[in-house]
Amino acid sequence: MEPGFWHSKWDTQQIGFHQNEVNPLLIKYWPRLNLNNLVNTSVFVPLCGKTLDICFLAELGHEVIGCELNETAVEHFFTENDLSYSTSRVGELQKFATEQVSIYQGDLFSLSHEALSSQEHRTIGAFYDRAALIAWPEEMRQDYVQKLAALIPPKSIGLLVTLDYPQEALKGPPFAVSNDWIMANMAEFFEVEILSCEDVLSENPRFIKKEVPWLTESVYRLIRRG
Ligand SMILES: C[S@@+](CC[C@H](N)C(=O)[O-])C[C@H]1O[C@@H](n2cnc3c(N)ncnc32)[C@H](O)[C@@H]1O
Repeated sequence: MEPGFWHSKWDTQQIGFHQNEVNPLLIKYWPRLNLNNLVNTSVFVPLCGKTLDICFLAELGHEVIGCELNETAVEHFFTENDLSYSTSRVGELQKFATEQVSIYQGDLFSLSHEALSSQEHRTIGAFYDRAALIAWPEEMRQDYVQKLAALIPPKSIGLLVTLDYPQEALKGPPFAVSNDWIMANMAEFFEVEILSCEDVLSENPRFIKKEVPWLTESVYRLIRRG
């Protein structure tokens, strides 16, 4: 989506995607990524919003590096979690940082690999995408995948959470992303393994109200090739 779409969602607090608890799929599947050797690396969280999932990852000992377009979202993340932060300019983005969490505020496409690999951060060894891939309409999704792949080092291990449903039944976001789309468009950059695929229609009133006939949520383990 265009930046204006997301800014207006944050301005009017229409943020139905935000969860007031840590995502249960992160709690369940993160330990299954076997990241034991990677606790001292950082985790990249693209399109992070103000998700509490950042806090969960930080509490595991990771440094967490997010990227979020909207300044209010970033400020709210830090103030709502009682974290005092410093700010600095990094190219076209603004960096909000505590010792363990940094969020680059601005357009992901303006974030550079150099910023993420600077000595201010531990090396990125993992990444987490919940409601980021599915936030892009199909015509922008491939660019996002390429940008994500360019930002993280080879061998980084990631958890990806997607939704799939008949796209004609509902206007995104979230957009439907099928297993076929993932295999056709992500396998060039990532080794892809599906960890689960569950029917989640009954938990999503917006989809029921719009009479979407089915809705599945999938979890993938990705490894950046190279
Ligand atoms: C569907 S929300 C998901 C937020 C978060 N991952 C979560 O689980 O709550 C997508 C977020 O991506 C942000 N966003 C959209 N386009 C972006 C871009 N080009 N660069 C960085 N962030 C972007 C939006 O402001 C929004 O907060």
